[in-house]
Amino acid sequence: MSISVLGAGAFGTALAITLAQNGPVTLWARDADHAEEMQRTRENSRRLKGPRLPENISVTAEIALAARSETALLAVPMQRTGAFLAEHAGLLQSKTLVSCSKGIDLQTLQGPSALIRQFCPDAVPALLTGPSFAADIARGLPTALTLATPEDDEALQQALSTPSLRLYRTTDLTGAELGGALKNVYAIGAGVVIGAGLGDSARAALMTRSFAEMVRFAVAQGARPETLSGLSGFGDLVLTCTSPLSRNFRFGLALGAGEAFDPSVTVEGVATAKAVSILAEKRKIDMPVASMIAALTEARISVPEAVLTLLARPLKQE
Ligand SMILES: NC(=O)C1=CN([C@@H]2O[C@H](COP(=O)(O)OP(=O)(O)OC[C@H]3O[C@@H](n4cnc5c(N)ncnc54)[C@H](OP(=O)(O)O)[C@@H]3O)[C@@H](O)[C@H]2O)C=CC1
Ligand SMILES: O=C(CO)COP(=O)(O)O
Repeated sequence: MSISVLGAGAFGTALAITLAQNGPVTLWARDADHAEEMQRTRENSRRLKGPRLPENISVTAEIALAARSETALLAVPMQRTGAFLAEHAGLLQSKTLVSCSKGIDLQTLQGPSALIRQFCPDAVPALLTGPSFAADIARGLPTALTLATPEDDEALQQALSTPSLRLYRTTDLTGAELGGALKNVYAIGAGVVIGAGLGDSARAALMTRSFAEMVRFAVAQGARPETLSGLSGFGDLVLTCTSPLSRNFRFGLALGAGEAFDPSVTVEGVATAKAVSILAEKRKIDMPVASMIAALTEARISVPEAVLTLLARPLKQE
């Protein structure tokens, strides 16, 4: 099975590096200078400094070249995915398109699988999601992810697993993508708690209530609850809410401490918090934590006000 990775950010590059253990990989970057530099230096110094690109990764800025493969992994940020698919739909039809992005598109309020179905109706949508930092995958550290496909696809699982990257299959695309989208929102919240000095007990409470919300929201959209208890839900929530390697967590840390954060860093949870709070209101799903995080990121509320509001909610059964 020939494989390309579309998007040469930290994650796309890391996936290309690990998949190169199985055979040749084409890595597409949107910027021709960036592609040429990576092809020559065998490093992605802009997005993933350090790890070496094996010789069987060929880097290109020619999308038509990258689109020759049967399977393409999409690793562009969520809020750019719709425009990317619209622009290149002609080349991507009839492929298996594996989205590696985590979030909900703010314009359409859809996740990556619905965007793939909208723009490339003849493609097979799939998702690769779960707890894994690009740097860990690129270094060959042990990682486990969820592969979600509409038909239980063992061949794809085999093709995308490597000696250090272990994939588990599911057919629950809704659950897999909503777990990955929502955990970024809650990681911002966990960062705020720690950045504001509210303590580890408060973070544990936030994570637990966030998990309850995540399950409630995803099940209301047709997800299976057990998917949310797996790698793409609980697993990624734990990783991202507790590690300073997470950009969403670090963004929250800065927000909680009242410090500035580099706007060029990809922080998927900000747009997704807004999308989730809009969807929750429309569909009447109780999502107090996500809605509070949306209000915080939009500076509609201060951290002390957010804490007071959450603590003042009526007492109820767990
Ligand atoms: N980093 C990680 O550890 C993980 C990331 N993910 C997910 O992967 C997705 C990508 O994240 P990540 O790789 O870390 O992000 P980065 O910020 O490292 O890179 C983003 C990449 O997307 C490219 N890009 C931006 N806009 C466009 C566009 N309009 N068209 C085409 N390409 C574009 C950028 O190009 P350029 O370099 O030219 O700006 C860059 O290569 C996110 O949804 C993230 O949640 C999932 C798991 C782990
Ligand atoms: O998705 C990730 C880990 O699974 C990466 O998280 P951040 O985007 O917060 O860095």
